Amino acid sequence: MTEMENDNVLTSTQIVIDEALRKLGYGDEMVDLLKEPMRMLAVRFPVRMDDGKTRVFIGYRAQHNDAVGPTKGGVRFHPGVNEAEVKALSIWMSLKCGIADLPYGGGKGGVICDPRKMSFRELERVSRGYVRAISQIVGPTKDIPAPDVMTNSQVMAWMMDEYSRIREFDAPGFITGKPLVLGGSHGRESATARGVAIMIDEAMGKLGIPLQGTRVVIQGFGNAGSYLAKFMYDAGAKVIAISDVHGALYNEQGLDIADLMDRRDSFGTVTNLFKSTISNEELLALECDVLVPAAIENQITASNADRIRAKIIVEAANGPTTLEATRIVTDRGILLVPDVLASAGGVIVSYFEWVQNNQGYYWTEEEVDAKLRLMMVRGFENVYEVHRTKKVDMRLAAYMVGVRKLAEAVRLRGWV
Ligand SMILES: NC(=O)C1=CN([C@@H]2O[C@H](COP(=O)(O)OP(=O)(O)OC[C@H]3O[C@@H](n4cnc5c(N)ncnc54)[C@H](O)[C@@H]3O)[C@@H](O)[C@H]2O)C=CC1
Ligand SMILES: O=C(O)CCC(=O)C(=O)O
Repeated sequence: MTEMENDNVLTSTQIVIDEALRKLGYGDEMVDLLKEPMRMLAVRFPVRMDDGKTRVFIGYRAQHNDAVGPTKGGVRFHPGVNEAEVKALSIWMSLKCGIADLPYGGGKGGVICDPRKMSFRELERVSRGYVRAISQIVGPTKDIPAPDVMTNSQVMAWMMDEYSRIREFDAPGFITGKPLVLGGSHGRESATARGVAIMIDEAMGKLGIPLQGTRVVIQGFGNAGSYLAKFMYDAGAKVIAISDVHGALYNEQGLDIADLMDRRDSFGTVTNLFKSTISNEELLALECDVLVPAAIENQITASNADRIRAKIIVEAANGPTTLEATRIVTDRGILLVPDVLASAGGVIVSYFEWVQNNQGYYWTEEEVDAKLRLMMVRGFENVYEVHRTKKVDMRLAAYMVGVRKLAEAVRLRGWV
């Protein structure tokens, strides 16, 4: 990151939202409404820790806009959670829902905490405490949470149970990403990665490169990154490098993904088991066909964008590339599939889970996968078409496609 570069994910999102809305013909009032969430709740809640002491946690829930329908999006447990990040993440959720044409607006939540330093029971109490703190503004027809960084199906199960107790009815549609036995959907756990794999396939198709033998580099080996590595390996691609928060593993002949999946922990950590590692910075600069940032924000910046040696960047993570880096890699002819398109698979299958909960009728994994593919491919085609015909970069094209249904709904409701 250079000194001049903007690493505030909210302000950089606002720059692109502004540009997208103006290109679609909207003026100041629409920009003013959609550049921030319509609602942002900050909460402090006490949790009794295992040592008997009480610790106060800070959490957030942002609801970007509900003109299209209830808001939807994950909950992040991470020490770096902050207000601006949660706001930006909620705007990105609106864009994902718009691109996939889901009947939702965007929402997102977070708690400042580090689950790696908490016991199982402490994690449960934080999950339940957060739901109690935000319970007035969430619900199956208001705002539907889901997993994100360092939250998983067990956390969703506790949250669903807590909400059901508060409301005094069984409410599986309150949250998605639940375990199967509690009304979860087939395919949700690997949905983000499945969607990214479909995007890689589409992007490679545009460049006329076959997937077989393709060299793939993945930053992050958690929910998104590890399943993606598996899908790429199964499809005949060569995953030559993966990483986690501690470092990266690299083998030009291809890594043994099944073995790494077996050995990673529940936080997506595995490289600490190996002696010979490279840094995340070195991983990003490896020569490859496809580079997938699948960890955290602001990884590809003006400081390293010149060193990227991939043909395609597919953003599984939210916000991994800064605006300046987007310009640099686009100018260098690298095809970038932006986060709000590439990582929409998670919320798409979450939508399927919510639909199944609402109708009480459950689909097979094959049905889920087939419907997911249709939506992801349609999203890609729509974004690529705007990129091609309007001669804008893929990120701006995705924002234009993502925000147009929302802006239209706001206008038709007479809000602006
Ligand atoms: N889980 C989901 O359904 C979805 C996740 N995403 C995004 O994908 C990204 C990853 O999410 P998950 O896989 O769910 O999280 P996770 O918590 O399961 O895994 C995160 C991975 O990133 C690594 N990591 C963390 N900090 C790092 C750093 N500074 N440098 C390198 N690696 C680092 C961790 O060690 C871990 O391997 C996030 O940006 C998330 O918002 C997007 C859509 C849906
Ligand atoms: O599954 C969902 O509802 C939301 C997933 C999410 O948080 C994301 O796409 O960033």
